[in-house]
Amino acid sequence: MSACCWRHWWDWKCCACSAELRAVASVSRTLAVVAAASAAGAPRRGPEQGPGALLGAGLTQALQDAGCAMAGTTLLEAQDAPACGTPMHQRLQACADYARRLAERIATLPAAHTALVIGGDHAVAAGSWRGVGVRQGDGGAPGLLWIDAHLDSHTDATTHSGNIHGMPLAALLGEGAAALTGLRGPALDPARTCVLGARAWEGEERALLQRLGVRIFEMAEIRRRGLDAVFAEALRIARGKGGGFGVSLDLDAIDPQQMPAVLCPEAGGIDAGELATALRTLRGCADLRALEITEYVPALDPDGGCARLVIDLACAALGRRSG
Ligand SMILES: NC(=[NH2+])NCCC[C@H](N)C(=O)O
Repeated sequence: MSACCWRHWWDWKCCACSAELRAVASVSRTLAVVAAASAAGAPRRGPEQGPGALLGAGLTQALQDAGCAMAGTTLLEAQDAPACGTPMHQRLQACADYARRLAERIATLPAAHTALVIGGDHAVAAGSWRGVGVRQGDGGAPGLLWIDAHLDSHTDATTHSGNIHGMPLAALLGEGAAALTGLRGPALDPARTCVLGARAWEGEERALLQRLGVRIFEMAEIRRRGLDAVFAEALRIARGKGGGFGVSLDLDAIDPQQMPAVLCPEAGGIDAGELATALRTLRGCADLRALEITEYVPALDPDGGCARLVIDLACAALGRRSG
């Protein structure tokens, strides 16, 4: 899509390609918001404050203004999250306990609702997508588009940092410690899983994804081909032949000059406006089961600019009209 479309992505009538935008009928969504207020997988406190801050900044009102019906908001707080320095197996167990509660909660949401999971650090994803899989019943695991600067595909045996938020994608694919992989619900199908925006990883996690056959769209490829083309291909992989899919967005995928309020910023990321345009294609996807947005740290966002950007991205993905 042209640069014009990004500058006016909220405006249906702005430019030549508005016809293309109009051609995609927006799905009418009822959203169930799940506030996954956990930082148990992170090296520092901060992301557990994310859902409260985003709700306080007007997330649900903005989604309603953008045409979504709201089914309600569930707050899931971490109970007795271990301190950052405690041994890895204790943090792993705490993340697994939290992921189990989150999965159970998501599994009970009505099938017709689209879940909006707000983290929290990205380790919460180890529960979210199992829960979506359980909710799908016979449909099996959802396809998953993982938008992230990192691969988050370490196991407890390969991690360099010991931080559990570097492991959830491996766990969802069935790799790593039993505490995280053994949750109820189907493991992801690698053929319907892809990573978009990657630019920082350790060799072992990349080797794992390559062995499993997970497609990785690195930043270099996004720069070469453009986000629209890459996003469209990633969406085709995640959607497969049907059966439901989801998007898990770690905000550190976005360039830190635009989104500094994250735990692990990595230079050279996705342009926020281009991402909003790409996410807007999700409006036409009736098979989108859930959107997850993680790792927002309000303490690093004193003027609230990043919160507004997150809200804009959620509305771009889930809304029906300009909010
Ligand atoms: N969810 C995240 N911010 N993950 C970053 C992970 C960074 C690094 N690969 C690690 O395992 O520690």
